[in-house]
Amino acid sequence: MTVLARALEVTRRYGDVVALDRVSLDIGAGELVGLLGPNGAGKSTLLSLFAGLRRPTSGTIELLGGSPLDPVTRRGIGVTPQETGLPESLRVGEVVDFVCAHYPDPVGRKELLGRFGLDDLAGRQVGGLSGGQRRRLAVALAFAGNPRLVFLDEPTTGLDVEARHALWAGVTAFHDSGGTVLLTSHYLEEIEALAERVVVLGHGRVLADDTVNAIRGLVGVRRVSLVAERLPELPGVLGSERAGDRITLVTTDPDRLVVELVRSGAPFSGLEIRPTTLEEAFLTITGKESAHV
Ligand SMILES: Nc1ncnc2c1ncn2[C@@H]1O[C@H](COP(=O)(O)OP(=O)(O)OP(=O)(O)O)[C@@H](O)[C@H]1O
Repeated sequence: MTVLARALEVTRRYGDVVALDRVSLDIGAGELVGLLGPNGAGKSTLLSLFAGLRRPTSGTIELLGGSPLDPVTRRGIGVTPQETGLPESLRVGEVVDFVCAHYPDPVGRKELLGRFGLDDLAGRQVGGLSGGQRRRLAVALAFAGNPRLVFLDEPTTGLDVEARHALWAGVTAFHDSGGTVLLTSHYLEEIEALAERVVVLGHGRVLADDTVNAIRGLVGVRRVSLVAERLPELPGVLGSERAGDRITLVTTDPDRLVVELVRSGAPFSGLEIRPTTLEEAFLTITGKESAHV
């Protein structure tokens, strides 16, 4: 695997605050990686180091085989920070042209706006855009230079569902054509929808780095839900909830639970077994970490 971005034993301090604590991480060509973590975990700091906007206190950052501090190397990446200021008086199409002019092989205005569902806004002044429209434009601009690697810090914060999906479509199309993405998000739904690999950060350290499914599997509980009036005592039930006539049982061994349920002869219907969500896994991983500290 070609590594496009690498952090090696990277520590970053702000005065007494240790934002990143010996983080090592490789982003391979063609990956779409989600960076998850509670507020203050160090996600934005890590992205800013990869993008050459800050330097590590110790350790090394490599970007596209060079240094992120080299402007020529940085031309191969696209970045959308958490907040972006765009010139209010320019029209959307002009902003796109202006950004494209900085790159040797840019995506054309029409294509870029089309990819992110922004075609109708080309003639509008930036100052007149809604917050969500500005955000979509800021994210689209990260792709303007035909980058090999894109860093997106909370790309869809503040967007409604439709705008979020339009943006996901643009990111997915980039990834499908071989592009590499590292994105942070507070929406677990977004990470589940887009990313194949998830890196969980907590207190500046990598707590987990695996596929979405494996991270989910770290929490080995399943939810067995069914419609029944009453249930007998069943083995391995960690907890239960009732909503109307539907009962949800939380268990580590759903197979045994269902076998025992059928054996008991208790009438039931509408059996559903579902894995834990990424959200449940995430809370467990980061919860364990806070318990240590
Ligand atoms: N410029 C700064 N000066 C001082 N401390 C900072 C600075 N930037 C970040 N920090 C601190 O570093 C730690 C990591 O912050 P960072 O913004 O990287 O976290 P994050 O995971 O991106 O958080 P969020 O999800 O809230 O955006 C936090 O404790 C934060 O307060």
